[in-house]
Amino acid sequence: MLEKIETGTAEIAVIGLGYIGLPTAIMFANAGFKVTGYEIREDVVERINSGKAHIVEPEIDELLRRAVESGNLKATSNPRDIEGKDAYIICVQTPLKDDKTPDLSYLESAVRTVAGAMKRNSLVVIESTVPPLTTVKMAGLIEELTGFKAGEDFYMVHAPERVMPGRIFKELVYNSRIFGGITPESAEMAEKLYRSFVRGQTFKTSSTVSEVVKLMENTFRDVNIALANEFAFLAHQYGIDVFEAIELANTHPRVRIHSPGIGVGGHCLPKDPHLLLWPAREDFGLIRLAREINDSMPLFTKDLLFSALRELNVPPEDAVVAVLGLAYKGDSDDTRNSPALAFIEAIEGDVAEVRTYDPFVGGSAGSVEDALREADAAVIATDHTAFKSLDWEKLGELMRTRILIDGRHVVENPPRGFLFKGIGRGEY
Ligand SMILES: NC(=O)c1ccc[n+]([C@@H]2O[C@H](COP(=O)([O-])OP(=O)(O)OC[C@H]3O[C@@H](n4cnc5c(N)ncnc54)[C@H](O)[C@@H]3O)[C@@H](O)[C@H]2O)c1
Ligand SMILES: CC(=O)N[C@@H]1[C@@H](OP(=O)(O)OP(=O)(O)OC[C@H]2O[C@@H](n3ccc(=O)[nH]c3=O)[C@H](O)[C@@H]2O)O[C@H](CO)[C@@H](O)[C@@H]1O
Repeated sequence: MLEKIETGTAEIAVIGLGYIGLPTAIMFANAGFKVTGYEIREDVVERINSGKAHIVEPEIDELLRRAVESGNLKATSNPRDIEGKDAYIICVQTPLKDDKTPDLSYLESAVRTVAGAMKRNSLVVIESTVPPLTTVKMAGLIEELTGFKAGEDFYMVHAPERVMPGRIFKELVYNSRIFGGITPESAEMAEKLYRSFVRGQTFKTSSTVSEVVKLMENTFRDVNIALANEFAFLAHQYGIDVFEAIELANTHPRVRIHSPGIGVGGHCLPKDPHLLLWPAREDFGLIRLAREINDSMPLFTKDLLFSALRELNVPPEDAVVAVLGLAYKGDSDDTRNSPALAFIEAIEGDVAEVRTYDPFVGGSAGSVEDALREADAAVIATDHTAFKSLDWEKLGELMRTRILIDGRHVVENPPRGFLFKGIGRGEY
């Protein structure tokens, strides 16, 4: 196996070709390995085999084309095509159920597929973010299904993915990486394989430490954003601009306050704190409170909008509201857990009409202008780069009432002629 990795002849199967799996498959393919991408969505398989990506990410089209044209990357929905591979890399989604407990059904089903295809001495890597102790449990499931012994007959590793959408192809190369093996040999094997394209530092540990590290990273960010949101809430009561205060506080050498906003979305931050807590018997409550604060921000944005409508005597039930941005963050097409959607859900029954526009996702309007025509309020819900250069004084001419609510600190200076309110931007 080691020799196959070192000579680039190891055959790799990547399970799940989404935001993480597809870029990972591309990296291995362009590093010279034969990669088979196994994906249950046939439309995705077809697109990838024709050299076209189904997700938005800088550089992906060119890098995917190279991987497919070289013959190194093939996608399939047929589990027989991944039989007998040397390494299996599982990148399926690990969302929450409605009751906020982890839905590990995609992972389990992927592990079952791998167990049905692998051979003795295969390396199985879980890249998906999982609750603590999951990798050990999945190794047990593979043992049950194959009769192989984990650590002796196959290698098993948790190798969390830490890339930031929008910078995936740079971070895949330069981020440091953690390989949590159920045995030291497992971690070593995965490290060798990933060294084919990783230039960052690499660390080896146990699978449970690695699972916790990944979850701590995103929980740290979520809790810090909640703190920033709490500061924004206070700033409204003191009538100051929280962004000015944060900028000044961040000149302290040991302070780095995050940015408040309409909420925390995406596939990761809203669920990873729950994954971290799930197997624990008890916790102090800080992490849960942070989640509640961040989840309440779309409602806080609704309060800002409704107080503005009241100020200008527009009855909410007559109001036409244009929401700019549906994606969970700037320049992304991903709407998973997007606070923009939570905001829309919160206002929908209370206003006359909600129009939406997003340059990456689409929406009910085809342009910013179409969304704003005869509208009473514009609400910026996503920090897309294109929204930063909008000429509000000109756009205001299209609107029936000029209310602008900035949920993402996109507008630096309140435009003239508007009633402007932003999260953390003074009184409301
Ligand atoms: N998106 C991110 O920014 C990011 C960053 C770091 C880590 N992660 C973690 O990586 C994992 C994957 O996230 P993602 O955003 O790529 O998800 P995704 O939904 O974009 O991709 C998962 C893909 O797996 C496919 N799939 C599901 N079950 C399958 C099965 N049994 N067999 C084959 N294919 C299957 C789905 O159809 C989908 O295309 C998650 O655990 C996530 O927490 C995500
Ligand atoms: C620890 C860390 O860095 N993890 C990253 C994170 O990446 P992400 O794509 O989820 O992006 P974020 O930037 O974290 O944004 C999430 C949401 O929070 C809002 N936000 C953000 C900053 C802020 O100060 N105030 C905010 O309100 C933002 O608008 C958006 O809705 O998880 C990935 C998956 O595990 C990781 O791989 C990746 O490293």
